[in-house]
Amino acid sequence: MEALARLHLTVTRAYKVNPDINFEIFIHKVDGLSDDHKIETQRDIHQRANDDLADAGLEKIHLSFYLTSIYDHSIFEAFSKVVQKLILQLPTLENLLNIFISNSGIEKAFLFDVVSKIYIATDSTPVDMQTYELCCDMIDVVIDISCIYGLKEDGAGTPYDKESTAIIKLNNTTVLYLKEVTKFLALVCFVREECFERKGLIDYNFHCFRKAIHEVFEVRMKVVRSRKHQNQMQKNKRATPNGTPRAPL
Ligand SMILES: Nc1nc2c(ncn2[C@@H]2O[C@H](COP(=O)(O)OP(=O)(O)OP(=O)(O)O)[C@@H](O)[C@H]2O)c(=O)[nH]1
Repeated sequence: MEALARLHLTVTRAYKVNPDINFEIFIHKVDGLSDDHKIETQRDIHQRANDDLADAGLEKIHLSFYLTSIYDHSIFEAFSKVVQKLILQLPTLENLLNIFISNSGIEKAFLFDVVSKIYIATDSTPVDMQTYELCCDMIDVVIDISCIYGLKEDGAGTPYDKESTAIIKLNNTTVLYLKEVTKFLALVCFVREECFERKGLIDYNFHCFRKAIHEVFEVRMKVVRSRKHQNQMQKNKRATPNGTPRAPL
């Protein structure tokens, strides 16, 4: 009850400061509960939190809930969903992943931030936790092997670069395929063994996909640069002819 009261106080105060704020609530340590109990607990907390907001006349506030535990990857999955809400290009990325997998005979594909292991986008088929965990494990293996055997003797180089790629065949006729997309992003796919025989097609489609992803982020960088340029122009306008600002900027 104390936690609910604190949540209510935090939400109402934050809403007063910024009515556009997103509320993402993590319910931790759920590993002690059975699956049914987890859902029931989440529903109960959600209901009570919403009732408290309704009593305060703030029913328009939307709360999102996530169940987490340190004993699995739920916290990373939850953070992935939170981060995805902040990515304006998400529909474009999803669309590109859908086109890529449907033309390459791929079961599932994730676009990962390699350092945090948060997936910033996936195709529109449902995500299951085991698949996500396997992808995280694969990234760990690739980076660990690269750190141990991939760097130069003096430690120069990076464990993840343009050449980074890995294929892991599982004992259930599935192949995990990892490829570098950008300095920070990797594509991890699940492919059936028989479809992986057409690796040439997958690689060609990946080449087109990678190019498209670069274009998406290039447009964003252009927008950021032009905003910076506009801000600079405005600052310059406020300066005197010899360039000394009239007032502290
Ligand atoms: N079963 C379980 N135990 C956890 C989990 N996360 C943390 N713990 C354990 O809970 C104990 C206290 O950790 P936390 O609650 O994270 O620590 P804290 O943030 O300082 O605690 P408070 O601020 O008092 O809530 C430690 O022994 C952790 O190992 C979890 O997801 N599941």
